[in-house]
Amino acid sequence: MSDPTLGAGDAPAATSIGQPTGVLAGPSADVPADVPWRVDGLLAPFVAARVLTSADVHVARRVARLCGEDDERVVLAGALTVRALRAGSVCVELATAPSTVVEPADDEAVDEPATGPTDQLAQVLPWPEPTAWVRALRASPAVADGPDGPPDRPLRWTGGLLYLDRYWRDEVSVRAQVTDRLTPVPVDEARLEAAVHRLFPHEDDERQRAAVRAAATSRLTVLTGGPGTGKTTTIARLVAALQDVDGPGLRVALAAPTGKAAARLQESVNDELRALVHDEDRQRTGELRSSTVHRLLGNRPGSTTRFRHDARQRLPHDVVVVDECSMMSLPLMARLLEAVRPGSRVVLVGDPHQLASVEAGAVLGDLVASLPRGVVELTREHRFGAELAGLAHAIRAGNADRAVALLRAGGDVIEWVETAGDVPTAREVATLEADVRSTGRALVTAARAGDVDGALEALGAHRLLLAHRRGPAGVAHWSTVAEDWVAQETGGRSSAPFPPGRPLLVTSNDRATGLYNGDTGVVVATPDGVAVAFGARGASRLVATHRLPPAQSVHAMTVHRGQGSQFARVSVLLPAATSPLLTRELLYTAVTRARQQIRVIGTEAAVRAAVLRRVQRASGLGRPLTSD
Ligand SMILES: Nc1ncnc2c1ncn2[C@@H]1O[C@H](COP(=O)(O)OP(=O)(O)OP(=O)(O)O)[C@@H](O)[C@H]1O
Repeated sequence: MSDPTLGAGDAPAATSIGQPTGVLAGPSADVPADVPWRVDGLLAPFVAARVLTSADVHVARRVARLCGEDDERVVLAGALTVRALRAGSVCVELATAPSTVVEPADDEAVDEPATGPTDQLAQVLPWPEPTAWVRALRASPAVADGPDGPPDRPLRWTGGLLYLDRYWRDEVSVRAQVTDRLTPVPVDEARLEAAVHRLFPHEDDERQRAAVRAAATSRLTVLTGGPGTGKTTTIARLVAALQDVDGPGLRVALAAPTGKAAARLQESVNDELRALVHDEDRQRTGELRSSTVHRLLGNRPGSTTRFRHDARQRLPHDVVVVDECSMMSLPLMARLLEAVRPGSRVVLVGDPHQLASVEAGAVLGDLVASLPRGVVELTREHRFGAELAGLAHAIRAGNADRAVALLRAGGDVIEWVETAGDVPTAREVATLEADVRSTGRALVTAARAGDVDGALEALGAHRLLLAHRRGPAGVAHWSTVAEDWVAQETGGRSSAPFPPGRPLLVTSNDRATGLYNGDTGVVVATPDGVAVAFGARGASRLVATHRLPPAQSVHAMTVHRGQGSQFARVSVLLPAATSPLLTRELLYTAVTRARQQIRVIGTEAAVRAAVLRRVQRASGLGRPLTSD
């Protein structure tokens, strides 16, 4: 029988770390996600309106039944909570549910839009009367009422929010760990100041110096900043400073939520460490290794929620630095903080303005919003030109007028193809087509000639990003269009499995080759047949096609997929203004993937909608924390 608490064990996991679709695993695995006719009663219209899937309902019904609950209003609230997890929220705010749940919960739902205008949907659905609904929840045997409610119920009602209990406990855990870490660490101030000024000698580096001071004097520091603001450089130099102030011999762990991000972190931190000016700093820090957070915590076979290192068996490290924390889910952050020794330092690094984890929680953003101190934001862009930085800033600030003005002004760096309708015409995508054709030609020409560096440079020269996977503004459609353009340009489509010049996206992590989900490469001709080139100009490597982990052609990708990568030029093709995927975070992430030039294709309404619509992720963590 299933564990009705959906809590401590690994099964049935309402959702689980590392499995974005895990919400639907376990109890609902036998039920297709989309069979509305199997749901009746109060919940049927919610399924018909695509607010809930029948899998959401099935999980909620099953949990309620195990607790002896048959009130459909409680089942509805439970199903909305399961649905909220699919949409990245850790809980549901019941009072606002009728206006917030009209947003489809995921990409699947929006790729096939609901039949009617979503704002009208909320009004026609049979929402329970709010006061009676809350009363029913608080009295339910399936619901723990308040923070002191029974510990063995699957749902928890607190502060107007309804959680699956395990997520509430994860939030409580993160909150407690963070609060405990707010007490300052005593250090030799003079020594710290000397290290800080030695490592960051320039006047303009004050924010980076502040970050090192914060990391040295507290047990939790959050370091934020957009791309190229010096986060990685700061990580390297703060490790050097800590080795000086508290070392040598401090045990330092570097980690990131994905394999690809971890590999990139290791490479760039070590590059920065090798570039340290002073011999003693280089000697004290040596080479650092980095791993995924899962690996750092010690994966246990068959479990994605429990690790070898936890509150009983903590990590041995004195300093734990985690990069790309915007991609950390709430459960993973809870497990990480529980596993770090209370006296050790934690440094969380990332860009909270980017799209958050596909799993539940936006912990980095919540911490930035709630921490009374210990958050340092780096703002000086070292890699970006002023135009791109200005556009990214306007988007981040939610200034739609400014974003539109900057796009409209255009120039060498910014191009806006302002389309007349939601679906661009052939004329409107003419500059995109020219770009895809010319980079495709360069890619194929270099790849056929066995010019690995040339092919990799062409691979990173331009990337088409989209919000959706399917539909008229989706990756599937535009990949085909782009592939056709390239085929026309390069003598037709090849039937070979690995034609030179084909760009590939690796879709799973693979220890044997050291390739990670999200890595991109290109097929190149070599004297020994074809192989796939990965890396960058001057730092490439070839992988034989028979050793390649699962991969697919990549002529276009979702903005989510593009996270963690940058390209010389980026084209982002926006969906209709009404698409719920069109958010500030999405547009900011897309624009900041570009190093030199950005092209935005879409209507003014779509640009404005994107800048003004923020990703809404319900959680209790964003509320202010105090150190007392
Ligand atoms: N204080 C500094 N003075 C001069 N150059 C710097 C400074 N800090 C960082 N840089 C340089 O700026 C560039 C970007 O820095 P870095 O890679 O650390 O940024 P980042 O925020 O980690 O970027 P991303 O998010 O893209 O990884 C690098 O070339 C780095 O050497």
